[in-house]
Amino acid sequence: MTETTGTEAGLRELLASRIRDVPDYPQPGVVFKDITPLLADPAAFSALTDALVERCTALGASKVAGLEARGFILAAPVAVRAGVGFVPIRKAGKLPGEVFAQSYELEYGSAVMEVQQGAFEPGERVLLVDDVLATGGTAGAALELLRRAGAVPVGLSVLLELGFLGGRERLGGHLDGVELDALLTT
Ligand SMILES: O=P(O)(O)OC[C@H]1O[C@H](OP(=O)(O)OP(=O)(O)O)[C@H](O)[C@@H]1O
Ligand SMILES: Nc1ncnc2[nH]cnc12
Repeated sequence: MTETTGTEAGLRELLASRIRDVPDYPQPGVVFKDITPLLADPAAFSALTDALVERCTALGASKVAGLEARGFILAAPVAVRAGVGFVPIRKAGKLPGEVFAQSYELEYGSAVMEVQQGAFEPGERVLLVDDVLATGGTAGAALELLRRAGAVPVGLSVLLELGFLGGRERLGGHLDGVELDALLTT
């Protein structure tokens, strides 16, 4: 860790400084949290990855699942550094072979996500990683998808929780046995 990220507060300050607010994107009334400045800063991206690897190891997860698309970017390096496998949860129609599918609602629309059948050993402990927890629709659907695929989701780690949207509360029972951890909360 660098001097700036040596403390939890330092890490949070660094990460928060690399997230840009974009008003009225992708539609009026939404303040979009743009993580591209963070991704472009190797020190910040690396510090974020280290923090998520710590969670993965502490939870004893043997797979990291990432949500398309921004979740992929954060989750893949965590899996590599933690020495565990990565499993993509993709938007509909992108994965070959048999899949489990789940529809879900977003802050700005609705969609279907899929995971490949056979991606997990039965009972395998999984850490789910995403960039933003907003309404919780995406994460809730992904947790159910992991369970349907035979995995045991033990952690949900996000970079940023939009607390005012109530996603944590709405996740409710989806979080049974799952430790939800947000590095930043607005
Ligand atoms: O808590 P929720 O209200 O469900 O919203 C959070 C989700 O929304 C964003 O993904 P988006 O579907 O915009 O896709 P992207 O990563 O492909 O940009 C974000 O990356 C989360 O996955
Ligand atoms: N406001 C927001 N900014 C970035 N990603 C999001 N996903 C859902 N809501 C979002």
